[in-house]
Amino acid sequence: MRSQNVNSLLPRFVTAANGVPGEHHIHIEGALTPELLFKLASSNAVQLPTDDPAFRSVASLHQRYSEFASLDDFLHYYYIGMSVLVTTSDFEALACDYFEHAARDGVAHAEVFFDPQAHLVRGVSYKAILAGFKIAQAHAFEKFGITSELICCFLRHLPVTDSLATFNLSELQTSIRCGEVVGIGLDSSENGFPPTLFKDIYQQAKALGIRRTAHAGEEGPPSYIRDALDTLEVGRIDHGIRLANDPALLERVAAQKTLLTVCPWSNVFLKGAKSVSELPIRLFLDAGVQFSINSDDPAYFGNHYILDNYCAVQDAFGLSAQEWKSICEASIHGSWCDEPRKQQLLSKLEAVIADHQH
Ligand code: HPA
Ligand SMILES: [Zn+2]
Repeated sequence: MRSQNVNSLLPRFVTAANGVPGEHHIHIEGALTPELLFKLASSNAVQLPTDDPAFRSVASLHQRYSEFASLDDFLHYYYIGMSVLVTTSDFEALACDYFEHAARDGVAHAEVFFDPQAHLVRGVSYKAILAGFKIAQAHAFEKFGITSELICCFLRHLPVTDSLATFNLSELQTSIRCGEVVGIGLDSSENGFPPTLFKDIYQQAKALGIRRTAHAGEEGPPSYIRDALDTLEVGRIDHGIRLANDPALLERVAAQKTLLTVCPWSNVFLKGAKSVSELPIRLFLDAGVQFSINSDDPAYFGNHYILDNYCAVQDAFGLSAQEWKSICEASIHGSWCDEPRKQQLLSKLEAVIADHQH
């Protein structure tokens, strides 16, 4: 299965079945389409804001989503949107919808963020959330061969004590111990909420031996990227586009091969860049910075799932097949799947490239 609108300028190995090796930056709550949002609001009798004309219809909500002024403007709608998610089957439907899109785009492996605090506060249990995701993950594997992992994110605009209490929930700790959750992340409003605030949780996560990433340098300064690396000891940086403003840090990130999970359409929709061509993709490639290309919150950003983000990069930068190969390789090396799966993804990439050279 493949999107109708594949950019013929992308190398054929990327557009082959399962040619997109990995998505590392997708908030599952950001895959909630206006269509599913209204359906679940109705079935769960959730009252949407009556004083905001955006919620009059699917069409008006789509329209409002095309006019975000900033990350915080988007987050306002993101948190209202997810208020319709209540039951296990809601979380299952949400994740299945994402995996269907991922399959259509040829994704082989997906690492999916979720925001438990935003659900726990409404009385939804951690168990209900995870049960829905697990059903969808099994379905994605059986139907499409997509492997997936879950990454639990903490909301930086809330008091750190709230994140700590959530991290220490026994159900969450159990999901980490049994490998259902492979890592932690940090998201929500960035400016004014430096990574250093979350040092304790990240130290505890390190002690448990799980993976760590954090949003940094999306709207915030390069110093947040440095803090995430030094204080939180993250293995990846989500977004990280502001790295372009700090040449010394850029050199360091390139040298230590930290993966940035770049989200081109997200940056344009949230006014971090006027167009994809303004993003530091060329700089990153030339400096040897490892990055993957991702969708972030596709249902909020013009329905641009991962392949649309690949296409936008190709339209803006006209990369060579060799450059795409290096992006695919970086994406696999930076994945948090187990070693055998990594080798499988690398062999698949080699095989598909060989196939398309004949
Ligand atoms: O791009 C993002 N940045 C920060 N928080 C988020 N939560 C969902 N998407 C994002
Ligand atoms: Zn994000």
